[in-house]
Amino acid sequence: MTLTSPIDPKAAQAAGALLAGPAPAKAGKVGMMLINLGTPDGTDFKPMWRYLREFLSDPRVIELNKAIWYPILFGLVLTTRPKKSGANYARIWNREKNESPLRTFTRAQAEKLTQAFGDLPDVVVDWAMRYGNPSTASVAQKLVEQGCDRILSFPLYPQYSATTTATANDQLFRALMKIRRAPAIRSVPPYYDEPVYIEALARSIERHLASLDFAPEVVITSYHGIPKPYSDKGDPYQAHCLETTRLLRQKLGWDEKKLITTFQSRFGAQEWLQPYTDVTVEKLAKDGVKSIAIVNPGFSVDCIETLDEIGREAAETFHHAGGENFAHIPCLNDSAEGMAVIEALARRELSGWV
Ligand SMILES: C=CC1=C(C)c2cc3[nH]c(cc4nc(cc5[nH]c(cc1n2)c(C)c5CCC(=O)O)C(CCC(=O)O)=C4C)c(C)c3C=C
Ligand SMILES: [Fe+2]
Ligand SMILES: [Fe+2]
Repeated sequence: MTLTSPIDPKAAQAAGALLAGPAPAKAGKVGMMLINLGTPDGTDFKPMWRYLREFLSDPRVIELNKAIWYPILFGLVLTTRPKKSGANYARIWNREKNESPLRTFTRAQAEKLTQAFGDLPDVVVDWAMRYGNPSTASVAQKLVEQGCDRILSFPLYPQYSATTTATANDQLFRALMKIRRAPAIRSVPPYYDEPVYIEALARSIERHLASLDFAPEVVITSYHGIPKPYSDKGDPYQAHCLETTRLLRQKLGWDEKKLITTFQSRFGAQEWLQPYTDVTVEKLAKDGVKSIAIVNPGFSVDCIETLDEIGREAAETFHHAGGENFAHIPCLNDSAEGMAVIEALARRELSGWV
């Protein structure tokens, strides 16, 4: 083994000096961490249980007092939902990679961002999940071990919510509590109104509509919901969603009847943000609308909520109620439009660091 000078940061870091022993003066690299929600490792009961337990015991997600919530969570939700949700995940599972689409697409985004950052050799791009794997803690540790003394966190949510953006950043800071030499942190702000994002959505919608053999009378922007009380207490999520749709409408030159907003993915007995997607889809069909398309601007990548709840369930609801033509417009995923958004925001937030 070659002995190296303790003031040579790269050599010292390679020798493990960053995490244990005398620290180099400067580490020098910047970590760029794409953080998505999370996903189960498999569709069987056990991995589904582990994922749902971690997710639904996050107090940012379920604000109920633990003494009330835990008996319901462990006695009811976790005894039934893993099987039911597992069957839904099985329908959309990426069998080639044996993982969920959310993981496949998030990895693809990170790989494409690495390529796009060819001119920034000191930036290390990686990806992590808030719940499940690769865990935020393991990726933070990996980035620090690679010499990152600064990390840019990129929660992949255009619209801010405490239930998503805030908890992703909480988890990163929680991980840093275990690291002696914690890196400096920046976080990409919500981008619900950024022109680059609105432009990407508009181009993607136009491209997909052009490929259909019908013209939808109504296009629905369907966002994941949150419980209404969270919104009433000040979570700006609903306002962010409505603003995204307003800007999109403006960009596409459509009116308020052609592009509407709904909220999907209700969980539990509370009231959630309205109008509900399933109720709206059924009503449109019953009112005589024959052709619709649904787009999910709040999801950075396709996942169970878009592919199964919209692509399958909403389509079935529409057809059963008398609708004829249904299209689900894919999320931006790792498309050229989607990557343009991620790259532009990341470069802006890295300014001064690279
Ligand atoms: C009270 C429960 C939930 C809140 C609040 C919530 C907010 C929220 N979620 C997303 C994005 C995603 N959610 C996904 C799955 C999912 N969400 C909940 C519950 C709440 N979400 C559950 C229980 C699940 C798991 C699936 C199921 O059992 O129904 C996903 C997809 C993950 C995947 O693996 O594909 C995403 C993405 C947002 C944006 C949001 C609030 C703004
Ligand atoms: Fe969710
Ligand atoms: Fe759902």
